[in-house]
Amino acid sequence: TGSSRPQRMLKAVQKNATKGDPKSVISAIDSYCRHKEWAMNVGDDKGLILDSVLTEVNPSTALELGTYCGYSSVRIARLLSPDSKLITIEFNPAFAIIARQIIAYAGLQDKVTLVEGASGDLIPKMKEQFGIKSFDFVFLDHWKDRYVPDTKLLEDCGLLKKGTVLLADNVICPGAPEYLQYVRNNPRYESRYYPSNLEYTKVEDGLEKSVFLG
Ligand SMILES: O=C(NCc1cccc(CNc2ccc3[nH]ncc3c2)c1)c1cc(-c2ccc(F)cc2)cc(O)c1O
Ligand SMILES: [Mg+2]
Repeated sequence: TGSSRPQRMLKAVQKNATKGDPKSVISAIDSYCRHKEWAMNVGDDKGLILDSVLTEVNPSTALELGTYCGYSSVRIARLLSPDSKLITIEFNPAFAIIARQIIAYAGLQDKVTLVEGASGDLIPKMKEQFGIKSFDFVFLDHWKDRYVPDTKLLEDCGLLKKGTVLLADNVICPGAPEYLQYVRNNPRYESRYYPSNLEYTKVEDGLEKSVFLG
């Protein structure tokens, strides 16, 4: 059988990026996905917003829901301070296997812990298994109908603290209407919408940033 889209993305990284250079890995993926084959990475336009929010938060402990091929894991990890960590959760083993290789190619394997499984199962285990007190930053980019239940789960597990920043991808396309409703009408969150476009297209999309108020 032929290769998969994630496998072709990894090949493009190995061919066009420099080992240990996160910036070149990001560019190689963006170029491949813009000119050769679309893929559901957060992309370069929304990626700039992700970068700016990350730089502002400067998290010690970050969580990503939905690794896919590791593009946003690389974007996030490259901006973390020396002793800071990213935990990224991926449900699909075929995606995880590629993501591990792309994260390693960028030289960021020591900052990123990729955990395979479903967010709903793994979030309750974060404290005991990874010694996490709370997260400073959460990037939501997995199944859009899981954004609300997982946000509630993070609250219930005491994994959010006053000032934790949640950043959600795709709130317009494919859309996460229940999530927008939840964070925008909840007194425990201060939310702001960052308009942008769906990765590698002219279609409208954007990121919702929500600060947990405790
Ligand atoms: O749907 C999306 N992404 C999520 C997703 C999708 C598939 C598989 C997985 C499997 N990974 C997974 C699942 C459950 C999980 N629980 N915990 C971790 C975890 C991990 C995740 C998405 C779609 C589009 C899009 C598509 C088509 C189109 F026309 C426009 C836009 C654009 C995006 O930027 C997107 O992010
Ligand atoms: Mg996305």
